[in-house]
Amino acid sequence: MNYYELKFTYESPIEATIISDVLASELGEIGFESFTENEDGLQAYISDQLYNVKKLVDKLKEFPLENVTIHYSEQFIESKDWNEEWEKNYFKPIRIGNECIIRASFHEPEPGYTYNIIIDPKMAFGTGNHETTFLMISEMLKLDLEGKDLLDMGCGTAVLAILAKMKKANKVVGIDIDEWAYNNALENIRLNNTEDIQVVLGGAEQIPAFGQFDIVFANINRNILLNDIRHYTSCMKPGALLFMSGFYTQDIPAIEEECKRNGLNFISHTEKNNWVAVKTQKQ
Ligand SMILES: C[S@@+](CC[C@H](N)C(=O)[O-])C[C@H]1O[C@@H](n2cnc3c(N)ncnc32)[C@H](O)[C@@H]1O
Repeated sequence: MNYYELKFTYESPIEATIISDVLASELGEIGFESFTENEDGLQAYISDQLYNVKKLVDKLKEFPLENVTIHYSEQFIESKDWNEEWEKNYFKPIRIGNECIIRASFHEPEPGYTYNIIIDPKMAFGTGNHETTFLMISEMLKLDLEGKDLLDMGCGTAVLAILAKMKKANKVVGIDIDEWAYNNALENIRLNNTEDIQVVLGGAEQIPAFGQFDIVFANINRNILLNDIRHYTSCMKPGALLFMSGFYTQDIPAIEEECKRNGLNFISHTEKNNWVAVKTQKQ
């Protein structure tokens, strides 16, 4: 998949980090899926298929904070360039406590971790560099997955599915709508010798083919989650857990309301840099 990288800068008396948080949330609603904050503003990425200049201009016109002028520039990034850029500049080994390390095959092995995950970083998400992946991995590390059936929606690199298999989960299914992610998931599953993970290209319509699950992880974004929570709950056994991430603290009320509508109890949430992971349970 090709991407557009948009660089946003601001003229405003308000702190740039505050504007960036609000802007990222607004951009998430029109399909932007990954964000990097810096001192001057925000870099945001969107697939070329979803990029719509009119929607962007409308969003900026309706920006909810006053006294903010937003400037932006855009750059088209082909998948291949994006990957090389990512490999060279961004992907450093990620350590989650003393238990789990995520590294690329080009990093030196580091002994002493219970879970040693190798990811070939062909895409922005799922290396553990992003707060939401970090939060979801941290949640998964707390669970006893032995013999459990687990669904990883929006599996990306399949990092969560791979960790689930390493933690002795039984049936593990990863689903992703992006062909690039699907192929990368297959590659990473091979690299980690966790071949009995099933990976499927598609969205929530694919879920019913795989029966019922004890645990669902979905790290996507606010709007897709709001739309698909009902599909996730339909494949969950009574008492099953649903972990979701890919949204901000200010989105929690909307997510919680949709959970309630679908018979899910909110158990807890964790936060990192205003990103959130929530833990819910089917009644
Ligand atoms: C934030 S990444 C998460 C990747 C990985 N699970 C992680 O935790 O790092 C979100 C992934 O969801 C996928 N995605 C977006 N919309 C989707 C949908 N409707 N159904 C399934 N996957 C979707 C994207 O292609 C992307 O790979």
